[in-house]
Amino acid sequence: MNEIIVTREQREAKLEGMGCKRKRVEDIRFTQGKGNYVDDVKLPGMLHGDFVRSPYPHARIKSIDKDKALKVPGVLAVLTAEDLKGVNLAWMPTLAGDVQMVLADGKVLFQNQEVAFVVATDRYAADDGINAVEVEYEALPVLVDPFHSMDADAPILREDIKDKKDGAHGPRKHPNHIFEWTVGDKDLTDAAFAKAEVTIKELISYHRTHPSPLETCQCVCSFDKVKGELTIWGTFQAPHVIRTVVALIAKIPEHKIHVIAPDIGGGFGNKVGAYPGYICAAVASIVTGKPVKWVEDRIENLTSTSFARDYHMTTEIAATKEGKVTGLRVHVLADHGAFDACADPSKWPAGFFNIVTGSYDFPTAHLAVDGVYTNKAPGGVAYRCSFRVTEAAYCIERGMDILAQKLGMDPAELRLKNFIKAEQFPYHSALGWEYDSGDYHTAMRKMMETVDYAGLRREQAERRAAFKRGETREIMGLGVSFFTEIVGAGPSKNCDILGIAMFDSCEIRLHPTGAGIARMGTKSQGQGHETTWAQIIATELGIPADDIMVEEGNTDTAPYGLGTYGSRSTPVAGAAIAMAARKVKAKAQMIAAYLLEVHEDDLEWDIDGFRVKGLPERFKSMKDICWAAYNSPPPGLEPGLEAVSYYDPPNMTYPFGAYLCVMDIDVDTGVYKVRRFYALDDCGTRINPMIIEGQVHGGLTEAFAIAMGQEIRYDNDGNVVTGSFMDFFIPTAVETPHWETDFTVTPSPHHPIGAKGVGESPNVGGVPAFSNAVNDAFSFLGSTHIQMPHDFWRNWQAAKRLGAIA
Ligand code: PCD
Ligand SMILES: [Cu+]
Repeated sequence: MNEIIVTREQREAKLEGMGCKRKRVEDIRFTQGKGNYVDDVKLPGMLHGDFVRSPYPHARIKSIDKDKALKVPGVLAVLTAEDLKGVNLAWMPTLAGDVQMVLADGKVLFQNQEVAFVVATDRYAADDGINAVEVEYEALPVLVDPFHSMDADAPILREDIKDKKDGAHGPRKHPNHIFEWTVGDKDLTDAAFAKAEVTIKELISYHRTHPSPLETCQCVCSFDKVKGELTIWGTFQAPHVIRTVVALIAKIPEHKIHVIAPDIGGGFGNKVGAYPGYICAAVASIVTGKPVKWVEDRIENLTSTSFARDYHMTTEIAATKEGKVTGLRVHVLADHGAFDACADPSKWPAGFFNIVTGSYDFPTAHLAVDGVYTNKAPGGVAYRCSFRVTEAAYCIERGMDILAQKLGMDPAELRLKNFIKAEQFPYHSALGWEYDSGDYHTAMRKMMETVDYAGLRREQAERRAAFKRGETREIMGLGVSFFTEIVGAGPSKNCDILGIAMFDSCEIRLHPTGAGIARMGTKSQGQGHETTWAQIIATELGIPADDIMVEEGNTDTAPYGLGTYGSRSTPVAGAAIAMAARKVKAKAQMIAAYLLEVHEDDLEWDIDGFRVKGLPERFKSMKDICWAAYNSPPPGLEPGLEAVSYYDPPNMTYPFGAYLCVMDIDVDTGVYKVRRFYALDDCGTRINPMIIEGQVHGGLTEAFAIAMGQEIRYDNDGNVVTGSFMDFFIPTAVETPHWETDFTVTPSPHHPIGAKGVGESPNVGGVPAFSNAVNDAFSFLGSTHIQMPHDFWRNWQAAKRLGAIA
């Protein structure tokens, strides 16, 4: 028995369990420069590989001459598609059911596409080798504008599949067409529009952007010829999936592949897919018998690995004069670039874009998405937006504002009028989702009260009058955004990647002294899993979070899991942790009953151990129980205390939030100032409020970047004009506004601890808040929709177009 008397509060505080602002344990190594990233992997005899890339966006390759390159000191090999054909690796499958060239096979389809892989003793020699490879190109007509991709005279990009009538998602209408995906009831929706009192229609585009994590994509591959084993250290958000993909395409038995994702410097979706660099480094290691490292530079990262968005959404809403929405019709033209390498669950060619009815009770809706090829980099990753949810949220949140403007109604009022009501959950949306829970009115009203929404509108009216009187050159905008996220992919009934159900896993093993380890199928890229996962276990098992080590990213030791993206870790793996902990706890209860010589049912859980009901002094702590599990297990019971859970979620979780942005724009310069930004998030049960706040700050900063300037832009000839940080907007502390955060708590009814994801929410809700603020500012000058990104130049142009500048 413990001699020191401690209060229940002290015992609970010692655990640092759920709800505690526990400091991030990983930061001890990160802040001291002791992180271990892929580039820190340095093996004896390690070689370096780098790519020859195409300056042309569309060209035939007439010849590749490697002779001069092979004479460069230090250069050991130059791989081309012809070499890869020998091992059947010139092309690789994509996550979206398409195939992608690993190295240019006969032609190139986007600028900076990988053409040859030079392997050398160091990075400098590799670079010299790249310059010495002679490639003869014959330029072909370039297709940049997706709206012309299906023209009769459009250049055919994918000659490999030009005669294929069917793609991975059904029939194709044109050689440059990838798929058409439709959801909802077309007839009912058309009928709603036919009898609508008010309708709006607008082309709302969400431009192409890029996750651009601090650390680029990279790997080290080391093939052991004697054992026939391949070890890959890489920046992988989903290490197990990478191992399975390598096993399938390289025909190496899966148990002889070791995938290790060490510390990762940000992922944001960029590190979900498989890239040519991984394949080439692996082949180069097999060929040379030496470890081979491949590290992207910034320009390569921005121009060739997965972009995000590039959705052109023709949006129509039908409503009554009073502002009740009666129908939603959306057509999306999705620009997928040269290959369909979208990272979405297999059955979802446009991700979860069918969440586009948002937070509103639409009686009927219809959605059609056409995916097309263009001469741009492939990809289409989430970038903090869980599978096209940010595109959907932007579409509906802009649409609702445009409708409010047409009706002469306040945008917040219009939303309140159409929200799904708290008593309607679980709610079946017109496009097929079952929203698990929500309380939108409460969140919206809390936002409106906190910021004094009515007061802000009054101020805006006064400022507009002053502008018209010529007393000020500043216009004021209020950007309202109310988003519903859908995270936690996902239930095996509808979510898989390459046929593998999207469950996730946790294995907990407690040691004799009462400490333990948790191994996970997820992989943190900065989210703080080592901190938060231990907090769940602390609360569930009464063991201090500090006594639990969380391990992720090594496929040899971790249970199979689908990885970290789409804010799925908390909804899926977070549930697996609780379930594994509960299995451990059930066994602990049997041991405690034996030690206390009572029946299991006579015990009750009390913070950090079991107590005999009615006899509070008869108590066994988890520490006592751990020791007994190895020292004196009950007769007939196996020693040890561990469990594993593979959790297949019954549904997604639906976080939501109410955001408001207050912005002032100087019409003469286009310069904007974000005066205030308020973000209320509801992610159900909160594990670590400090980490949540950090996640929200990060996501809002990215949303700010995207809405206000960040873009991957191509010129008419297919050249990337924003391929470096000289032109690609990354906000620093100077530009970034101050973030005010707030919350409500609506637990998920099906999640064992009630938690929903949060990492992506601020980006999903943030972008429409900024864009609506800009659009709201200009609306009184007669504008309905101004395209993102809203940089100074575009704001100035808008002001000029609207006659605000003489
Ligand atoms: N309720 C709750 C929720 C949550 N949480 C926390 O928070 C975090 C997050 O979570 P989530 O939401 O679940 O998510 P995850 O899965 O984990 O992650 C993912 C995400 O995450 C975010 N965030 C971040 N951060 C950092 N630092 N880094 C990074 O990279 C990143 N990324 C991004 C992204 S993009 Mo995608 O991939 O696009 O799809 S997706 C994503 C973690 O830690 C957790 O635990 C808490 O606490 N509570
Ligand atoms: Cu997305």
